[in-house]
Amino acid sequence: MALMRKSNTLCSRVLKVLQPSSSVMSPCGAGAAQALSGEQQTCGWAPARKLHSFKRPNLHAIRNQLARFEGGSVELEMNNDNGIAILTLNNPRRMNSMTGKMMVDMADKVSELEEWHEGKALIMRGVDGNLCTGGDLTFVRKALHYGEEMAAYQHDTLTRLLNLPLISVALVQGHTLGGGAELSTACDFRVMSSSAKIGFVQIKMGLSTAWGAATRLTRLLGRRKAIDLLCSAKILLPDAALREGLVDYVLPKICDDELAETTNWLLRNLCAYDTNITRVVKSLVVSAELSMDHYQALDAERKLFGQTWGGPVQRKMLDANVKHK
Ligand SMILES: C[C@@H](C(=O)O)C(=O)SCCNC(=O)CCNC(=O)[C@H](O)C(C)(C)COP(=O)(O)OP(=O)(O)OC[C@H]1O[C@@H](n2cnc3c(N)ncnc32)[C@H](O)[C@@H]1OP(=O)(O)O
Repeated sequence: MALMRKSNTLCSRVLKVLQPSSSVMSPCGAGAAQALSGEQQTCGWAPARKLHSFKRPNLHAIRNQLARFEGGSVELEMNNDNGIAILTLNNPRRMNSMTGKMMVDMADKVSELEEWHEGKALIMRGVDGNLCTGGDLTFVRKALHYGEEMAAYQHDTLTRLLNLPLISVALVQGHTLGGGAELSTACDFRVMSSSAKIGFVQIKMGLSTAWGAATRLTRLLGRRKAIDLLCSAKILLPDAALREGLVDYVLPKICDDELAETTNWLLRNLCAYDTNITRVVKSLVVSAELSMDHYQALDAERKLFGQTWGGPVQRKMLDANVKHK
């Protein structure tokens, strides 16, 4: 019975993706809307059953503190025509390193994306040729007493970002270091400029990962490679990053507009089909990863499949006698 109840909750979360009026899934519904209400959070950054051993962070209070550390911004453009949103880190004088205010901005933009039902994909990038060089060291120096709180806030935002029903891509340009490399792991894919460098340099700064990358990297690459990248602090050039499986596509050396090329890569490879089904499939993968239970994931998969089977898109494709050449 208990298993069935759990499984139903999971399914209903994923099923929400299909309902335009609902907010999209987040591991335990900890959106910024709730954060703003000041409610104590059961947030997305730890499996619910383990939360008992943690003090739940008050994201609303943390938000108010972080907002005081000004500088830079995070901007969002949503294009309903091609279904691709662009999330831009903007602190160019400091290579788009993140201030507290930018963390709050990013949380708000992720909330907007959770309510965007026309979207298929998201590109995260930085202005002026760098993705991000981690925490803004001016902010870091003033917030040395506030590490765990900042981490909780970023964990919530980046988990919500990773679990959006949008296919997400980080455009790794210029210097993508420390927290910048961490941000890139909160996306499904990484596209890298041929002149970029990426490295988890935290250990060199006397830190472990602040923004959740140890967890995400281990899932992405496995234990051995995660330990290697995090403990060596090596900075990878594109060929090595591709070989390690950290990035998925290296942009051509001669490329006038890397954002446009990344958009084309997405449209060509991952966004060619129906928006709603693309969102469902992305959410299924999230539910499979989160559930940790094979049977729950299959249950969710079966229920959602039941909604696409016999639907208008399948019927249209059957009528068109599509051949997959
Ligand atoms: C949160 C935590 C975590 O994830 O756990 C972390 O992120 S730990 C990792 C935190 N990040 C870092 O330690 C990166 C420190 N920065 C660097 O290593 C370097 O700046 C490079 C990123 C390699 C770029 O060197 P390059 O010689 O090309 O340029 P540069 O050093 O003159 O940088 C240009 C301007 O950007 C600023 N700048 C660059 N990264 C910054 C950062 N993270 N915080 C504050 N300012 C930063 C520089 O101080 C400089 O400002 P001025 O022209 O005004 O001097």
